[in-house]
Amino acid sequence: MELVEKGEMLPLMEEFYTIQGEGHHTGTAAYFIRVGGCDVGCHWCDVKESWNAETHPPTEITSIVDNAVKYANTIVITGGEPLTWNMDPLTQRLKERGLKTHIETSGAYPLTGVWDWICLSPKKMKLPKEEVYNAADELKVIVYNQHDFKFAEEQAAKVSESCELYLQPEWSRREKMMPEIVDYVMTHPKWKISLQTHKYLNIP
Ligand SMILES: C[S@@+](CC[C@H](N)C(=O)[O-])C[C@H]1O[C@@H](n2cnc3c(N)ncnc32)[C@H](O)[C@@H]1O
Ligand SMILES: Nc1nc2[nH]cc(C(=O)O)c2c(=O)[nH]1
Ligand code: SF4
Ligand SMILES: [Mg+2]
Repeated sequence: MELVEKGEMLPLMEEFYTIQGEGHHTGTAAYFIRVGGCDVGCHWCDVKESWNAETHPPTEITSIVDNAVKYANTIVITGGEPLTWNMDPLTQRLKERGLKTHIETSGAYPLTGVWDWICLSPKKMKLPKEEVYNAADELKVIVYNQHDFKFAEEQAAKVSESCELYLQPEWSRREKMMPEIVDYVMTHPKWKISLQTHKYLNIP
């Protein structure tokens, strides 16, 4: 549909008001907009229901923005992979209403949108675009096994000097990998630990 191509409508999976559970802004109240559609294919993805955009109704961004303003100053756009779509119209509208725009992205598609904060979580199967590395405010690498430490260092070499670096355990592997992550951060202190705190709190 043409309006979806322009980013005037987006396949909306869900919207919810919660606490940012991960990364730099952990603990901050935020309104989450989860946009459907992702073809990156992480086998451990915790929102596989988001992947098929066709199962999520094309929704007018004006109605998304009208909902968002009621809840919080900080809006987190996630998915699915939000950069599948043109994020310019949605983020411009959110900025016009005085809201902070944050994105959770794999960086696998061209960077669109006006962002106050970019969380880049790179994936081996579809590496980030150069412009997303350059613009990232935080790099959040998911650690599933030992190989991911090497991947994390390769990715850290591609982001800016000021980009914050986080290692986040893959949820199902957290018991196995946490001791290794703790050890890694103590020996490589440019990294910090990010946990999916919302899952411990049983909130969305
Ligand atoms: C579901 S993704 C959506 C945004 C975007 N597609 C991405 O991957 O960054 C949101 C965040 O959750 C992380 N994530 C997804 N599944 C996870 C899991 N099983 N354990 C830990 N983090 C996970 C992703 O790496 C990403 O940082
Ligand atoms: N509370 C909470 N924090 C989050 N941070 C990133 C999330 C995401 O799925 O993108 C997420 C999420 O799904 N819930
Ligand atoms: S890129 Fe994000 S939404 Fe897509 S499969 Fe991976 S974790 Fe899931
Ligand atoms: Mg999540």
